[in-house]
Amino acid sequence: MMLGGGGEVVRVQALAESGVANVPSQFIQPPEKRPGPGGHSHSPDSGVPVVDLSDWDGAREEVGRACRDWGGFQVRNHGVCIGLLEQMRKAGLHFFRECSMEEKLRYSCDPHSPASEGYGSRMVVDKEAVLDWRDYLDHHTFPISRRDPNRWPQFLPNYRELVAEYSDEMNKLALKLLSLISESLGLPSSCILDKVGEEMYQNITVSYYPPCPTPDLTLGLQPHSDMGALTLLIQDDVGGLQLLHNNTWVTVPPISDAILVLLADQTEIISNGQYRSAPHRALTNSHHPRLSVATFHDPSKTRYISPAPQLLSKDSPPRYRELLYGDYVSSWYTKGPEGKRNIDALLI
Ligand SMILES: O=C(O)CCC(=O)C(=O)O
Ligand SMILES: [Fe+2]
Repeated sequence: MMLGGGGEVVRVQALAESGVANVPSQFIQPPEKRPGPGGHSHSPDSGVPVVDLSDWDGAREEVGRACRDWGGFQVRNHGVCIGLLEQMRKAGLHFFRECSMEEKLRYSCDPHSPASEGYGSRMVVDKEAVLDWRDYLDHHTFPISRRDPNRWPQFLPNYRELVAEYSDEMNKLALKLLSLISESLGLPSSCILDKVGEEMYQNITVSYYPPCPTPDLTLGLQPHSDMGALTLLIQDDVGGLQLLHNNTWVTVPPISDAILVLLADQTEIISNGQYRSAPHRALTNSHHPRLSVATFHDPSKTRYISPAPQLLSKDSPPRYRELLYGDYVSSWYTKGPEGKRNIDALLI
């Protein structure tokens, strides 16, 4: 089956539920990107660092190591109520599983405007593009002036309050983590935030990956690193998110009370490359739908980002050119995340 090009939106869940045995060709990855058989196994000793935040001093060193080696780590005892994580996962699942298509479409994002808020699926912009096996529901949550709860579904009586509370809690945790990451670089705790700007932008994306009949040939989400400063992600117990570590894709083991922290590109730049943003991708599987909730923390588009001056010296010159964050976002949407590291274009 071939889908047409030119602005068509394919709802992956509807496609999956129609019972297709072979997925449309646009979802088939080129051979070098296919996960292949056996790409799905994961064990609790995957090596992805887990940091206990109840011991702040001990955490600093572990965080430094994790940021250098992995660009990401899971945190426990992070101060966010576990019940809130559970409620957010349940609500996300409810939207995709219990709401009719008609209801979901009431909250559709504008397919012609990148990063518009709402219910979306990757658009077929040209016939060559490979599509992700994923639908999503995106919310704009910070600064507060961007919150427009009228665009947040009302399928559960408390959904809007839930999103607002989840957003506030993730914002608080992101601020704490940016301090800890600054300290782990030997910098004053406010250093990264000073660069990113007090007025961080936050978006929450609930991703739904329906079962896929050809998980060896398809990806839920293609390899990319996130473009902003810091991502906080929770997932259900299905598993499928992978981090690239020493050229090997490693599955992040689902831990129900943990939050995964992913360094994004701007933090790599601010650290002058001492820390790396984490390349990641999402697999599909043929049996279980999977849900994740990613909360992105980004600089304002008017912000200039460059390596922290405290990390520069004669022996350690800047490795990245200064950039206007808004320009970086535009180039990300034009070129797409397709496997290459957009950040490499800024290397000196
Ligand atoms: O679903 C996941 O686990 C990953 C989501 C993600 O990487 C993203 O939305 O940028
Ligand atoms: Fe991501």
